[in-house]
Amino acid sequence: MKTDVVIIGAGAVGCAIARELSKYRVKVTVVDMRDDIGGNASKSNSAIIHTGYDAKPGTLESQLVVAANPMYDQLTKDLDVPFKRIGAILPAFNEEQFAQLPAIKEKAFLNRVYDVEYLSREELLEREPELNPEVLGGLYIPRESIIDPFILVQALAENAYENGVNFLLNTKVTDIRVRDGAVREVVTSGGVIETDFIVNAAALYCDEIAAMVGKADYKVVARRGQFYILDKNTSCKVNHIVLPIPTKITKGKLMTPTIHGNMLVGPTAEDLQDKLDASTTTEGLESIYEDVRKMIPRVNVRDTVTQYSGLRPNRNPEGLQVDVYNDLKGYLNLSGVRSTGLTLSVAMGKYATEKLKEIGCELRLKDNFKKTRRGIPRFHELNTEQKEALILENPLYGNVICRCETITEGEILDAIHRPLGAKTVDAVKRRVRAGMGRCQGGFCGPKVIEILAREWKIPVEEVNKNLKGSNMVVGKNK
Ligand SMILES: O=P(O)(O)OC[C@H](O)CO
Repeated sequence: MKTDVVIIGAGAVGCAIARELSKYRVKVTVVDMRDDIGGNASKSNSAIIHTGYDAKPGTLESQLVVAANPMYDQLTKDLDVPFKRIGAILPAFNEEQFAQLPAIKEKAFLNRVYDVEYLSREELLEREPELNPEVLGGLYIPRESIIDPFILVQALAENAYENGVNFLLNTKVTDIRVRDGAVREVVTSGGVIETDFIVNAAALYCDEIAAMVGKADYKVVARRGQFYILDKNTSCKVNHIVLPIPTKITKGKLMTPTIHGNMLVGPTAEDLQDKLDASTTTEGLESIYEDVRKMIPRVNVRDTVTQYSGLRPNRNPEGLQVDVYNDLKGYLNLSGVRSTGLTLSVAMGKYATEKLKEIGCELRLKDNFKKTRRGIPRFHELNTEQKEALILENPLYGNVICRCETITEGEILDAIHRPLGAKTVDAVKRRVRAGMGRCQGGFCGPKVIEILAREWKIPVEEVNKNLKGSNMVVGKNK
């Protein structure tokens, strides 16, 4: 197979670069070892679109996060991605914390985040009645926002696909062949791809890809972040992203509404050697509760519907870098894309495209780029008239499969059959939220398995939860 550009990694960053390149007359192939787009760090994060208020001023990370944030207003409309600008508050509960607020505001200013404001104790309590009443005052960061991270990645990928990008999932890169100082071939578990350009957007694994071309002068350590998701009906809710005072290492353990109305609490920041250890631990979860209840005393983790953990790729030495090399033609290396990766992905799409042009990739704009994408109708968000019309058009929208989230068979079939459609139970969940509710798939799980088996024409025993070998049905017991 021959292509012009291979992007390694179908996370938010890889998909955003693919979408940007799909505006040009160039053949692009995205390769990922997972079974689904956004199957790793992009699916297990805090689902926040940051402003960059706490970035290190003057860095590429600061530049890209600050540039990306305003792009989301139009982009989420064009691609039908749930997004809300709810703002963040950063309260101080003692004199020591209070004394740090001016420096945080100054840092935000240096990052060109000019709209951070001071809020008095009264203003904070009015905005967030659940705040610890010992609060002394704090900051308001109006453009911190929440998003559906799964749909963002799907939307970028689907739109790239519609504009001609080729996706190879379940495909592991095993080697890169270099000849005469230029990249020539990507060797994968699915065959060899001839290419002129390679973008390494492999996140947690970008150091391993870089080692294949002899450019691994850094290491990636998995920084685990554990989270609780609380029930939509939990009695203690917040209206903003409630942030602690950030440290040099982390923005800290926060509490925020999700775009779908749950409460999200976390994350921890634990550096691990194992890039696969996305487990949750009693210790980690307890530390979240201990820290967050100092800000929100009534936070009720007994209302947890699920816990999860994500692994952010933490570069050592640290810092986001985009590297090109005089002695290696055609190779663009992205490293240090950490927890701000979801936010900055769309700005990275543009930045990486410019870098590709600089290293000789000829990019001529297409005249038929389609910039919008039709999302899956969210049945439960429609009014009665719209619901009736949809059911009339397709009666499967009248068959509710997931009762907790009111997700219909029509939506599940759309998730399965659209481009880059769902092949596993978790992939259905990430597209339409079947199984995301209070019962966590206890009711709809078997039905989703049956639908997947029926639509993909495979036995139910072959339907996986996520990765190969994670089948949930092993056979009949009678
Ligand atoms: O600990 P940080 O700074 O990587 O931030 C994690 C937060 O969840 C940010 O999305």
